[in-house]
Amino acid sequence: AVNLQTSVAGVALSSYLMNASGPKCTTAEELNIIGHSQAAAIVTKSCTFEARQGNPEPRYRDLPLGSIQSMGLPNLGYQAYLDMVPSLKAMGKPVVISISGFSIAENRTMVTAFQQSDADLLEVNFSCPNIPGKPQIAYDFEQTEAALSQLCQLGDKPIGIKLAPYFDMSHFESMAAIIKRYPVKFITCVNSIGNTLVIDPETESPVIKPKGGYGGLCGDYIKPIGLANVRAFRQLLGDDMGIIGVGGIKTGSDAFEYLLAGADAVQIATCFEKEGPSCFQRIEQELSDFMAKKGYQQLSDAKGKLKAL
Ligand SMILES: O=C1NC(=O)NC(C(=O)O)N1
Repeated sequence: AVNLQTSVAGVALSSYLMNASGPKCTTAEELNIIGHSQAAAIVTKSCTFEARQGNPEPRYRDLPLGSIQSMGLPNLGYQAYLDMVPSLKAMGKPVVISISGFSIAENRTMVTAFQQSDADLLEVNFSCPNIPGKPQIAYDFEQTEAALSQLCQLGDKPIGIKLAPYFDMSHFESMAAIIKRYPVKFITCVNSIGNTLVIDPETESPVIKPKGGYGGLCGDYIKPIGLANVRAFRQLLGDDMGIIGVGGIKTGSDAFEYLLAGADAVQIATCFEKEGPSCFQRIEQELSDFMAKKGYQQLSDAKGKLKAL
């Protein structure tokens, strides 16, 4: 079999796949299921300073090729996840805490708290598109810079940022230049494509309620965007930056495409939401078979090796 072991920001992972912050990772029960699955790490739902109910329903809709959702960061509040860390760690795999404060001060408080916990990686979410009135930090370069200047030196646990998808080469370059100025140890590309609109022509209305129907687009639709973002940031940030790919992975060959683009590891969201925890073992097996057929023995044989046409 192919060796799928990898690491992100110096944290060893038994395999290339983990869950993405978002679906089915809010409660202790859900995180327990992930901990006992084949997923290589446990990634928590982005936590906020206070517990949140999230946006009004309907706020999630399955689509033929993915989903649209505007959950609005429903979560138990950061303290609940801080309290959970020991029991999550007891399941024997790295714990990745996703943090989504509504201000630099909130992020600073939460990052500081988790720096003193037994968590392994801190993934600061700069890209939730679903909080009414809150623009995505990742699309505001000055805000991103201000946040990184406050959040990267609060302890020795690796800090990473969850980025929105970018669609312009100049934005890749601007973000890479900012990231290089701070000790960001990994980036996770990409969050959903924000503020998309799915209309039901029968009801003549949007399919989700929050923000007049505007929500994050997920799944197959966004794989080409996730691949482009992973590839661009790998080329701009070099081999030492941890890069986690996410967006539309549901088969071993999807995961392999992210490897070619340069991902050190990948996260699964929509496929996990639809299929459940068996997806991790299935996709891992498919990736191993796919790579073995090509004669590869380990991830580094193909990582970042997308060929020019
Ligand atoms: O960062 C997020 N991205 C999304 O697409 N949705 C969730 C959410 O709305 O909670 N958060």
